[in-house]
Amino acid sequence: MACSGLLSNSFIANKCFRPRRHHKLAVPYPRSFSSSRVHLAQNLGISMSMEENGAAKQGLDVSRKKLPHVLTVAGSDSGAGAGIQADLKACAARGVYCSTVITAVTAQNTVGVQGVNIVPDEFVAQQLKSVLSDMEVDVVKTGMLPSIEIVRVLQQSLKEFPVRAVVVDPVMVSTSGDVLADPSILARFREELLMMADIVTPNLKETSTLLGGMRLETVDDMRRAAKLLHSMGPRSVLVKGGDLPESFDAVDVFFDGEEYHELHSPRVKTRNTHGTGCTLASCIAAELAKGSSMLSAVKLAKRYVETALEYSKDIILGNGAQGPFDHFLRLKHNTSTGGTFSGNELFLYAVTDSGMNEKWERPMEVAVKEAIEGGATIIQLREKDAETRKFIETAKACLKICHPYKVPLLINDRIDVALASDADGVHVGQSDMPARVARILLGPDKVIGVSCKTVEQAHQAWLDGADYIGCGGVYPTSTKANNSTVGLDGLKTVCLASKLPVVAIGGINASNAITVLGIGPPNLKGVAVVSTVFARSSVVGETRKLHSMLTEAVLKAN
Ligand SMILES: Cc1ncc(COP(=O)(O)OP(=O)(O)O)c(N)n1
Ligand SMILES: Cc1ncsc1CCOP(=O)(O)O
Ligand SMILES: [Mg+2]
Repeated sequence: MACSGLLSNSFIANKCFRPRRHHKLAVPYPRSFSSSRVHLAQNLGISMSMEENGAAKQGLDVSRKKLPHVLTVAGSDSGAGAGIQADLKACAARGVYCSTVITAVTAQNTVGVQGVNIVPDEFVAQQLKSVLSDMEVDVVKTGMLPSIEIVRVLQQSLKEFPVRAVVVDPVMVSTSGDVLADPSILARFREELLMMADIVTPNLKETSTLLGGMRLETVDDMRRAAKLLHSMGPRSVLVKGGDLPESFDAVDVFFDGEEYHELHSPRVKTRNTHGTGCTLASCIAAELAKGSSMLSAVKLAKRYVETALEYSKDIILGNGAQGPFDHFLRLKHNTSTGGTFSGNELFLYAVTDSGMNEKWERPMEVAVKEAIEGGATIIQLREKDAETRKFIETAKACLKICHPYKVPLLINDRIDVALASDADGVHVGQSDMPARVARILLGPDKVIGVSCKTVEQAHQAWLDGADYIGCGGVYPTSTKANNSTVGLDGLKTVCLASKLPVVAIGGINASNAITVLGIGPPNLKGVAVVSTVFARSSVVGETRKLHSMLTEAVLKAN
């Protein structure tokens, strides 16, 4: 038998802001230029300069899209877990433009702060002017302000170039315990910076320092502290209670001068908390820049930080006590393909069927494990009648089985289940979620397979960003009702026209699998089977039989 193409491949593998009390009200657009077009533009998040507003009055189409914009005034962290670097990542993750004014350069890592080099205040002023005079900043977020002169320079700049809101993260003590701001700044913080803050976000140590050493041991202490801080000028206060001893969940206290809100979140057990303060404040700034009210911005920011911590809890970076986390929520994703699907994984594709497993009283996890031990190189959970919650649980359990073997696990039809279980990908048919939409929802690293019977469908799958094609039914099958067959010719036609790897499906068993693979096109990478392995008593036995036949044929062909 001529087993060319596939067989020669090496694939065998197992609010709006209220006017500020203490400084000039900054409105985003000059009131005198209001017109219906301007209002429309504002509603659409489109900003117009004064000249453009004038032009808009004359009916000229000169609108520009404006990105929400946060300017961070903070220190650089060479380890990139906190400071300017964390602010940039946080704003990027929240879809907001972030410009930077660097106040100090620190030599820093997961162990601590080894050195601080303060940027001359004239140069901080120059950076501020460069950005604020030109780039339509919505919100300023402050971090490390290491000298009184720099605080003064910032105040001057904000008087000259008012912005919509100021978020003050009073960085005095870094999470590793190193003092980052001179104690003499304290008075200035109290007198000046807090006055112009729309929100100040101190942790317990910073709250205590700002309040002259006040002891903070309970949530009631935090409420009292929030009120005291509020009396110093900021419109809102968020006292962060992450370090509060003996609390099961993390409690932050928000006070806007009228109401208190206790914001609870689960404690994430992780060493990777370096930069959480900077990130939270930047996220609040980002959400304000997008138009959120203060309380919503705080809630959204908290949820984002919790999620990022949860995603990053197992990252190992650096030898110190506190590591950074991944702002883009990616590192948790543990795709067995590592985002590099080659197609060789399709060699022996086992597609589950709950009816068949129930008949043999076989839990899905057992069926999946047996298929892998028999040599299946990829698994698809095809559960047409499963309840959503049960499906997610089963998928998670099966992923735990698949990943040690580096076998990808895909979900049939259900993008929601794939997302909720963090499965390796999905398989969709012509009447399911379009592959293009699945790709947007799942992101670039997940595997997407599409069922195709025609050249046109195969071309569309490629355009839509699919990773492989499932072509069939090759032979008649009772597993899928009303499924027309394409035969070996149809399979070959799709393979030859397709740029994607293909797996054949439909009525494939031990007696015809070699014939199917033998048709030649190099992108025909394997066979997908349901009943051949799952309709029998021994899944491991049937899979092994098929795997050795296919392997033998490949070896013979080479
Ligand atoms: C590998 C593989 N190929 C084709 C299919 C069929 O998908 P679809 O056409 O969406 O039909 P259902 O499986 O959803 O009934 C598949 N599942 N796997
Ligand atoms: C899901 C599917 N898509 C095309 S044919 C088919 C069923 C294949 O099942 P079997 O391997 O038992 O013929
Ligand atoms: Mg389908």
